[in-house]
Amino acid sequence: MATNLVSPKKVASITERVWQSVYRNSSSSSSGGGGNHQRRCSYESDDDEYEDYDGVGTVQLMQMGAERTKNVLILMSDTGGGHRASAEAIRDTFSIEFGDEYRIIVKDVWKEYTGWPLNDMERSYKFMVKHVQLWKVAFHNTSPRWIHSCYLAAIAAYYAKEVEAGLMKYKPDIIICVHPLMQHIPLWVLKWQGLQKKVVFVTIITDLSSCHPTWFHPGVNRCYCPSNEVAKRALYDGLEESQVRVFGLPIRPSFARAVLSKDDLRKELEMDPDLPAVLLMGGGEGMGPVKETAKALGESLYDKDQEKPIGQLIIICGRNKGLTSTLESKEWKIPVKVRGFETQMEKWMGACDCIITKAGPGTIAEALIRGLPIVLNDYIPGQEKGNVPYVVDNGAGVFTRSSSETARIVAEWFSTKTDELKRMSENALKLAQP
Ligand SMILES: CCCCC/C=C\C/C=C\CCCCCCCC(=O)OC[C@H](CO[C@@H]1O[C@H](CO)[C@H](O)[C@H](O)[C@H]1O)OC(=O)CCCCCCC/C=C\C/C=C\CCCCC
Ligand SMILES: O=c1ccn([C@@H]2O[C@H](COP(=O)(O)OP(=O)(O)O)[C@@H](O)[C@H]2O)c(=O)[nH]1
Repeated sequence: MATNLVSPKKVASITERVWQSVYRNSSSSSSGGGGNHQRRCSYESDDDEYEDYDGVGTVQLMQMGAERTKNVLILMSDTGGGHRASAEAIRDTFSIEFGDEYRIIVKDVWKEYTGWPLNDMERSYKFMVKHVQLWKVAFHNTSPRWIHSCYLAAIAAYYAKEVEAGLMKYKPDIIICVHPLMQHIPLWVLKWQGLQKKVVFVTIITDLSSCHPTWFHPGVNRCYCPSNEVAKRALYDGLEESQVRVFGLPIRPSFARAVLSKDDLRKELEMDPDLPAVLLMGGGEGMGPVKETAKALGESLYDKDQEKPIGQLIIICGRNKGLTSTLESKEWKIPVKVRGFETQMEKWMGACDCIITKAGPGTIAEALIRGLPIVLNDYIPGQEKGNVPYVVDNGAGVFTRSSSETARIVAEWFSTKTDELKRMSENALKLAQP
C-alpha cells in the first residue's frame, strides 16, 4: 500500500543519497577493511552471498558478512517499561552467548530521526493509558488491519527519508523489533530499497496473550511469540507456520541465572531479615493504584493488638517521580522502602515473598520466575486484559482492583494463609519460562 504513496523515483534518490553518505563515511573511516568488507557493508547486490533464502521468508544468518562483526539493531520504545526490558534481555543474552561477535544497538529510531507523532510515543501512550477510555477506543478502533495500515502508511510516506537514514546509520544485518508499531515502516523502507532479502527482520512479541493485531506483520522473516495463544492469533492473522516460533518472553539473563539467597539479598538491600516482604509496583511508569494500595498495606500489615508489624513493604515507583516523592514523605508504622526506577529488579523480587502489580507482561514473567505469588490490581485494557486469566487460572495469583481487598489478602498470606502463599509460589514456578 505504501509503495503507492511514495513515488519509486523519490525513493530511489533518497536511498541513493543516504546510502552514499552513510557508506562513503564508513568506508573512508575503516582502515584496511578490504574490498570484501566494504562490499559487504554497503550491501551491494551480490546474490550469491545472499542466496540462502528458502522462499518462505527465512534467511540463513550465517551467510551474511561472515567475517566482520555483525550489526544487530533492536527497535524499541519506552512506551511502558516492558519493551526496553525485553530489548535489554536480548542484548545481554547476545553478549553472554557470543561475546563481541555481534554489535548490538538498542534504539528508539523514531525518537532520534522522526517528528510527531512518532518521536513522542512515550508521552502520547502515557496520556492515553491515563485516560483509559481513550486508550480503549484507540486500541480497538485501530485493530482492523486496513485501519492501522492506512495510518502507518501515511506516516511512512511522510517520514520515509528519516526512517531510512535512521536505520541505515546502524547498517543492520538483522533488525529485531520488540514494538508493534516499529515493523511496518522499516519493512516498507527495506522493500523500497530492495533490501528485504539482505537484512533479516524478526519481531519478538512482548505481550503474553491479548495483543494488538499490529504485532502480526506478514512481512517478517520470523515472529517469536511468548505463548501458544499468541502464536495461534498470529496464524489466524495471516502469518505462515514457518514464520512463527514460540519461545517465551525475553527476560533479562540476570533473572534466569541463580541469584543470591533471600537472606543475603535482604542484607544487601538493607531490608528487615525476618519479616515477610511484599513488593508493590506498577510497571516502568509506576501506574495503577500504587498509592492507595501502599496506604492500605501500611494498616493491614500492622498488628494493632501486639503493636508490631507482621510484614514489610517495598514500593518501586519506576519513572513516576511524583509517586516516589509522595510516598517518601509519608509516615509508616511498618518497615517501608520507597524506590524510584530500579535496574536490579531480580534482586528486589528475590528478596520478597509476593508481589502486587498491574498486569504488565514483563513484571508477570519475572515474578513467575522468582516464584512470587501475584496480586494483580489493574490492567491496561486491550493488550493486558488477557494476562489476568493467565495468572489467576493457573493458580499463581489473584485479581482485585480494591486496595483494601489487596491489603487484606497480603495480610492473610503473611499470617493465617501461609499455605496458600506457598501453593501459589509453586504454581508460579511451574508457569515460569526462564
Ligand atoms: C476511529 C477512531 C480511531 C482512534 C484512533 C486514532 C488514532 C490512533 C491513535 C493512537 C494509536 C493507538 C495505537 C494502538 C495500537 C498500539 C499497539 C500496541 O499494543 O501498542 C502497545 C504499545 C505499548 O506497549 C505496551 O506497553 C505496556 C506497558 O504499559 C505493556 O507492557 C504492554 O504489554 C505493551 O504492549 O503502545 C504504543 O506504543 C502506543 C503508542 C501510541 C502512539 C500514539 C500516537 C498518537 C498520535 C497520532 C496518531 C497517529 C498515528 C498513530 C498510528 C497508529 C496506528 C495503529
Ligand atoms: O523500576 C523499575 C520498574 C520496572 N522495571 C521493569 O520494567 C518492566 C515493566 O514491564 P511490564 O510489561 O510489566 O509493564 P510496562 O511498564 O511495560 O507497562 C519489567 O521488566 C520490570 O522489571 C524496571 O526494570 N525497573
